[in-house]
Amino acid sequence: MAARIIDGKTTAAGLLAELKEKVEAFGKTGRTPGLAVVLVGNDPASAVYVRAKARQTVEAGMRSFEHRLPEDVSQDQLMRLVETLNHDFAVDGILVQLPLPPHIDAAALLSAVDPAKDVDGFHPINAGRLATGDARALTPCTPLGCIHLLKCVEADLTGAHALVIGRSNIVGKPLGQLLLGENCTVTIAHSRTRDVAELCRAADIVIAATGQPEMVRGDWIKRGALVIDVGIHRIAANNGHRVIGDVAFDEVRDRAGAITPVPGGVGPMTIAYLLQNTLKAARQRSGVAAI
Ligand SMILES: Nc1nc(=O)c2c([nH]1)NC[C@@H]1CN(c3ccc(C(=O)N[C@@H](CCC(=O)O)C(=O)O)cc3)C=[N+]21
Ligand SMILES: [Mg+2]
Repeated sequence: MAARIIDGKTTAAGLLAELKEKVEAFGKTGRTPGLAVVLVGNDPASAVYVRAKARQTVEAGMRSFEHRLPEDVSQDQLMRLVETLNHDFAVDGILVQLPLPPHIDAAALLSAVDPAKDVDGFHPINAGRLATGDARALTPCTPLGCIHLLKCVEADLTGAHALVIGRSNIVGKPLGQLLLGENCTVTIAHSRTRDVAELCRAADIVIAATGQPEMVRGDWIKRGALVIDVGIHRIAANNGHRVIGDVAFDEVRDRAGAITPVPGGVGPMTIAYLLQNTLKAARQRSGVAAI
């Protein structure tokens, strides 16, 4: 039996429609949530994501502020921009697009973002709130999207053995926290893990955030397992390019119970949760409870 394909694109569109109504209701407070995106340099992939974010922000009824800076911008200039956005009343969410050029101290910059406006959830305060189960946490968007897609297939993840492959601060670590919150037994594997294939064969849930194209193979997967593919790689293909993930999709779909495609899986969910986090930040800043 071939796996169910989990449709992230349609799920994200549904979330966006719901969000639009919530933003309208929030409008009764006299405010419109605003998201500021800071983009450094001219990486074409980053420009594509930033454009998609800006378009959907406006579609959801929120305000979008874009700040584009040259590749050679200084740390000081970026710190000053973040400080300005921290103090701008109309800005509820601040996203500094990663990766940043090597001369920029990304950790220092992310720590300069007001935690109340940190819609990526990358600030140490938000990482700490997530780790300690504080509901005020602004939580990283890709992990939130992964959990949502898993729960579309299995409403209750209690007791499942989840293997996260990847230990980044952006995906692997926060995902581990969220899975614990769903009562999963969590294993986090990484590039120095001895036998990741063997761990994978024991897992009910596999989330691949390895950065390695098609690393997760069909014979790593327990029959019926849920597989979430966080990777996005552009591979040259006859006269153009093709987008693939961290999972060898055609192999894995023959064994998995359900699998996310790339594109059309986790990517659109990341944007949906970014906008969701922007509304959450706006509500918290205004002292308005969820409506
Ligand atoms: N501070 C920060 N926060 C981020 O959340 C962040 C970031 N920096 N830097 C770059 C990555 C990447 N990212 C994506 C978002 C949406 C899609 C997306 O919607 N992808 C579509 C299209 C894929 C394609 O064709 O490229 C899909 O998967 O179907 C992809 C990637 C957010 N990121
Ligand atoms: Mg995707």
